[in-house]
Amino acid sequence: MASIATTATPQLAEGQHGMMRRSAVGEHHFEFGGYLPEVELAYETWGTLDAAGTNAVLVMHALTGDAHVAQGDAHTAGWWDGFVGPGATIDTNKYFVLAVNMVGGCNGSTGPSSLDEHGVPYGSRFPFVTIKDSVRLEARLAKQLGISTWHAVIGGSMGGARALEYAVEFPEQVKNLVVMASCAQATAEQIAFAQVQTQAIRLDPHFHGGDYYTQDARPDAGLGLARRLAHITYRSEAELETRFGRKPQPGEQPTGQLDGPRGRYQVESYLDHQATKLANRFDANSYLLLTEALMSHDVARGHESLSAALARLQQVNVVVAAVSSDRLYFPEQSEKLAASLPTKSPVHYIDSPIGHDGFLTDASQLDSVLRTLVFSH
Ligand SMILES: CC(=O)SCCNC(=O)CCNC(=O)[C@H](O)C(C)(C)COP(=O)(O)OP(=O)(O)OC[C@H]1O[C@@H](n2cnc3c(N)ncnc32)[C@H](O)[C@@H]1OP(=O)(O)O
Ligand SMILES: N[C@@H](CCO)C(=O)O
Repeated sequence: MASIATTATPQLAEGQHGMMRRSAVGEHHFEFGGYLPEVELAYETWGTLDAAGTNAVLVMHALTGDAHVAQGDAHTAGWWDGFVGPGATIDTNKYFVLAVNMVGGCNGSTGPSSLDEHGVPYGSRFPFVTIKDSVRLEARLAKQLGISTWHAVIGGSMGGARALEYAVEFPEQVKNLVVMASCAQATAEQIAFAQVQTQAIRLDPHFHGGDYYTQDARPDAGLGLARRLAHITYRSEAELETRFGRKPQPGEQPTGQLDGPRGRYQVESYLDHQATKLANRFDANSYLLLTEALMSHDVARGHESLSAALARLQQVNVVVAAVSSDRLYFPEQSEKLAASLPTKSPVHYIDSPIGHDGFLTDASQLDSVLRTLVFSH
């Protein structure tokens, strides 16, 4: 990871586009209890904030994403390169873009692998995190950076949940909201898929109740199992079938004795690869915390009802988008969200066979819609 500059009062220095910085945003009492005396948020920016502070765009990452949305000066690929950048849909020649690593994460912001004031990793002592905690802390960072109004807040998947929550929590600060491949409240099935993932981590013998940082081994097997299941939900049945079908992994024979080694089908090898890749870049406690944050996602919490919560968006221009083949955040959930909004706008579709991950691979399909409805000036 690139070295990180920490500042108590962030400076928006020129020539640091897409470079990680970190800022202390103060103490935090978490929504469901627990307290941290100091939270630091890692963030990256692109473009220049105009004198009136009216061109700011907040981009929210999904579950295992981070603040590195676009390449910028870091010269390492961003997860929304092509969608965010000079001349792109979110044009960093015109807009000032901010992305923040969510609290509880493992990419620069305070999370369970961070050290407490005694130099000990928080581990199991890290508070339960919610999407509301995420946006309340991010709003503090925005204030430090001198941003009082967002031209747009945008995100997909958990990023969509964060974007929606931000607008419901601070409607007076948000002009345009874009919610992609997401929903207003985690559904029973989303909670169910997530529960299997959290169990896979907790049941790993190397988990040690979350206090594994001083041990020789980490719960990578559990994290990998969690990622395998999650990744299946991120891709469509049709994509897996077309891409892998029943083909064996080259050089392997996917049959054998119950107690003996056997080769793999290609799709198994693919899932193994996704599991190893995630275990190499992500902390199991952060995965657990952020997954449970998403399980708890409910914009109605703290309001009389869902419609009361969404009624707060009366003055916000909301764009809802779905991936046609999404089997985790079904298009019907986006339709339901759009129909529940005060403005009752239509859902815009990313037409992709890939499934949920289409919000990452095919976001540019929303280019003309977003240039017309959100980024027209
Ligand atoms: C916004 C966010 O919050 S998320 C941040 C970015 N997200 C991630 O990084 C999540 C993990 N990655 C992904 O979900 C996906 O890679 C995406 C969505 C980013 C891109 O999807 P795609 O381009 O369709 O790539 P796909 O998921 O199919 O994976 C390709 C990988 O599988 C590997 N692969 C393909 N077939 C096989 C196989 N039979 N055996 C082993 N590995 C295989 C490829 O070699 C490639 O490896 P690499 O990623 O190390 O280069
Ligand atoms: N691939 C994405 C999907 C979750 O929405 C991620 O890992 O964050």
